[in-house]
Amino acid sequence: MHEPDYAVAGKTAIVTGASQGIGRAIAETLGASGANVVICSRAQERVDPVAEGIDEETEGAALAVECNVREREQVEALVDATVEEFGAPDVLVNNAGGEFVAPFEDISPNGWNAIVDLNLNGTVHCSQVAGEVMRENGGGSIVNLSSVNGQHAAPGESHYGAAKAAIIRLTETLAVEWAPHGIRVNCVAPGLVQTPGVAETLGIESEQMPARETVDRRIGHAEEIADLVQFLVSPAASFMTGETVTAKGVPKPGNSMSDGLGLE
Ligand SMILES: CCCCCCCCCCC/C=C/C(=O)SCCNC(=O)CCNC(=O)[C@H](O)C(C)(C)COP(=O)(O)OP(=O)(O)OC[C@H]1O[C@@H](n2cnc3c(N)ncnc32)[C@H](O)[C@@H]1OP(=O)(O)O
Ligand SMILES: NC(=O)C1=CN([C@@H]2O[C@H](COP(=O)(O)OP(=O)(O)OC[C@H]3O[C@@H](n4cnc5c(N)ncnc54)[C@H](OP(=O)(O)O)[C@@H]3O)[C@@H](O)[C@H]2O)C=CC1
Repeated sequence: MHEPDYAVAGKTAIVTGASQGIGRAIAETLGASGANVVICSRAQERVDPVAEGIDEETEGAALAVECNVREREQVEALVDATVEEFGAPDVLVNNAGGEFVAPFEDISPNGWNAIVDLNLNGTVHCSQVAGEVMRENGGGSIVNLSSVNGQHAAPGESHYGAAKAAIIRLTETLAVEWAPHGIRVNCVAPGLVQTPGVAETLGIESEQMPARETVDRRIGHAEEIADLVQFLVSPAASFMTGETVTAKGVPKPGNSMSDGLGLE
């Protein structure tokens, strides 16, 4: 009988932006499945406790590295540290991202650049640097974090939506270019997920529904995105590349759902 293979034990995985939220859940999930996980954020003191938890409570081992994904040299140091500690990365999860909500006319050039730099250019830096090692090593798997905002327009999200849409097309292009090197590249587009970043940015603290009446789905949990990422990097997804998988929950019965956010 065939059994699905979701195993990542013994694999080396880099997860960016893993001090909290979705990135932390991904790192902990892969660690719980026996992967060696290298996690980063902009502050060593924020990733250290996450790595300690993975080391102490899971089958996997963890290395915490301070790395701002907007800085190419820091990304190169992250990948060097990974190779030195665990060998070539098998998995890269480009999770680090963020935004502020503002009308297009209120976004300064620096504000625009900050969001594109973090979400899109950070993904580019990590994919180019880790991808080179993956190619030399014979393959790997990359998962990028986009958003429903990269698939559908929403007010206040011009910069973030543009960056997240570009990540979807980048995913498709790299999947084609790097298929001959044995590298699969996929993407996840979450709807609203309960994280510290969402609490800070959107003021949604818990399982409460967003105030907009038309957005009538429950808020997701970071672990629900982590499970999807584990599937995508596992052998069970060996026939998938270049795909963007949307995870945005189930609409409540009887709701008319048509709000331009792709939540219909
Ligand atoms: C209620 C309805 C809900 C419907 C939901 C449906 C769909 C689900 C959508 C889910 C959306 C979730 C998206 C997420 O990404 S969640 C995780 C988000 N986490 C964060 O965003 C973290 C919080 N944000 C930040 O830490 C920072 O904003 C960020 C890291 C993104 C940028 O930091 P940086 O240090 O680079 O930036 P600076 O503070 O130096 O500022 C740079 C320039 O940006 C301008 N700026 C900053 N904030 C604003 C603002 N609010 N409005 C306008 N401009 C802003 C700032 O002034 C700087 O520009 P200048 O130098 O020109 O002044
Ligand atoms: N939560 C949601 O509803 C949704 C989230 N997403 C996407 O999922 C990803 C994770 O979101 P979420 O968990 O909510 O975000 P959070 O804001 O909760 O966490 C963001 C993480 O990224 C790190 N980070 C931020 N900037 C950098 C940087 N320049 N370099 C390295 N690390 C950085 C933060 O660590 P530190 O501050 O310590 O540097 C933190 O660990 C993002 O790409 C986001 O756009 C997509 C759709 C919906």
